[in-house]
Amino acid sequence: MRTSTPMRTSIATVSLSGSLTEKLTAASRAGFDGVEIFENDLLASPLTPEEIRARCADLGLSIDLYQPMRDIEAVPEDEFKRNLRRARHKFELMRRLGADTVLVCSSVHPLAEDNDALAAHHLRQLAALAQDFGIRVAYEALAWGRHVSTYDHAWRIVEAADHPALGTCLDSFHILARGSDPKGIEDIPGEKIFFLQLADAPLMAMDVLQWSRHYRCFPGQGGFDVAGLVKHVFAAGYDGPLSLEVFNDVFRQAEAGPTAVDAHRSLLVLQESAGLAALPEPVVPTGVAFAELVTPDADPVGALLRALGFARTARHRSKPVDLWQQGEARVLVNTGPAARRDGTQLAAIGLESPDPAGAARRAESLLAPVLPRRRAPEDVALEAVAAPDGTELFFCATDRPELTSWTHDFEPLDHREPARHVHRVDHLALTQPWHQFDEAALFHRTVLGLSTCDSVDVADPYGLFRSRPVTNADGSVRIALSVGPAPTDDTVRAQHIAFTTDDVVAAARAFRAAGGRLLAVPTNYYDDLAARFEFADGELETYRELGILYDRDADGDFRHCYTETVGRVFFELVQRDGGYSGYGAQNAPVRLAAQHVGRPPR
Ligand SMILES: O=C(O)c1ccc(O)c(O)c1
Ligand SMILES: [Mg+2]
Repeated sequence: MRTSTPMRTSIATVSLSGSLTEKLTAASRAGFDGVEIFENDLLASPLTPEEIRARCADLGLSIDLYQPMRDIEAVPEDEFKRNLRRARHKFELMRRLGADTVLVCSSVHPLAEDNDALAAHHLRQLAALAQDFGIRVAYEALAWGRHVSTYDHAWRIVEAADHPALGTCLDSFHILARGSDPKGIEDIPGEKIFFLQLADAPLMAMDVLQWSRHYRCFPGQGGFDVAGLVKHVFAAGYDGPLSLEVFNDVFRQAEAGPTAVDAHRSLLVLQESAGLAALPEPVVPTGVAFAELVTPDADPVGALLRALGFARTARHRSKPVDLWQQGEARVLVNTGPAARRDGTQLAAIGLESPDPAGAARRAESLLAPVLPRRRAPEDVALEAVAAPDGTELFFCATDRPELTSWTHDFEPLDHREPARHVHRVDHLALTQPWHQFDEAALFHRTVLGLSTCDSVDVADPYGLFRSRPVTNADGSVRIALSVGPAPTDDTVRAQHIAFTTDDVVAAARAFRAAGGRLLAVPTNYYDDLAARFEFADGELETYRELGILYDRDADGDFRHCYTETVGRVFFELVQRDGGYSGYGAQNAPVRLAAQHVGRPPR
């Protein structure tokens, strides 16, 4: 493992939104060492090349690449003459910028010839000119290049051109999108790999140019084995930067600062996966200690919890926070100042951790904002970090004598015994801000050490949701991340807490008897259930009466129902039997539609 010299990291300006200045600032703050300057970002900037150079220097960024130069090689001779003239201009510009490597992507010119000897001859002339300027040319195969579309083909041409100022640029997207075997990279001498660009992408069957220009994402967020490719590149002897080049419609709109942090985190994890760097080990959470709701008015949430069988068992010593408990399920209800700002929402999650300090070290090494260990001077010190959506994550050691427990901040109340319908939190469902879904999945997987499941599409009457659960191995921590298709406001960004019960019918009846109202589910849904499954006599009628939804997979069955919503939050009762491991995705469209009933029309 190569841990002595940390790898240099870089990011193409095209990967971030905003003006060139905003992009550079974001890249520097997130910890990148360098940037690739995308030509359009320079053309659109009011700064002179000298000012850009000075700005980068002030920000501690090197300019690792200037790009792209297009349609250079294998074109008709008069065209090539003009290309050399154009190149001379760009090399002069690069001298002013202080950039010493230029990317040339394989030609898509309609008149380009399928002639490797001519391509090599042209690139050799270009490299000779570049050399006069102290510049190196890195030739990259675009996956949709007219005649050169694979990395090995680009390398053969570079090898034939045989010029010291000419090498190749490897771009993981082009290589993996074409399905090329990256093992062959090891046949390229390391010193001839002038640059390495990294991007992942979700696996999709679509035109490769559209795929590249709109759907690239940061390593670890898509379906490619980017770490595997990187291993081959370093085995070949490459020693340049790891540089992200991500064209993505969401990142183009999202704020540059958080995107750059997400980007840098992806490179840290990539280095870990490729064996190029060591990070503190992930500490996988072993359960949910609590979920904390903030609310301006404790009554509606309290009424729901009481009807669900919870009892208010303790109160925070110094703050307006109540602990509601039933079995191992614990909900904190906080009516402090945040609630007046944010309304009712899930603000924090306590995760049981075998090593809270280790979990925080891991999180910090992956750029998670670390929260103050004490929220107030009199509180016990707890390790906590913020997730990308702002949810506070506390690493807890509940009732473990050797460690401080969050429960020490709470004073027991004289209370009624809780009921025994609910045992623990089954899952937490958090709708993410529209531009943070991929970041959230990467964060929960790499920072918390949870496993990501496949994402599923769920139809809502007013749009399509994507949902992606993350879990630990035994299912004692399950977080369902979801996102709407478009910028979603907070009324749509619902959150919920699902509680495990052994008998959802009894729990639902008790909830109703205590005055709770369950979400009403349309009769059509039950007619469909009757067609799909066989039920015991009266069973379906019970579900219909209570609004219980049903699903079954190869391993077991799933029965669940929903309370009404307070602010952004509602509760779910969940009965899992056998090894059912899903979340009733099949039922989600019906549930989402039912939740719109009674809301003001949109
Ligand atoms: O989409 C493009 O044209 C394009 C340009 C430059 C690159 O390095 C690249 O990978 C793609
Ligand atoms: Mg590229």
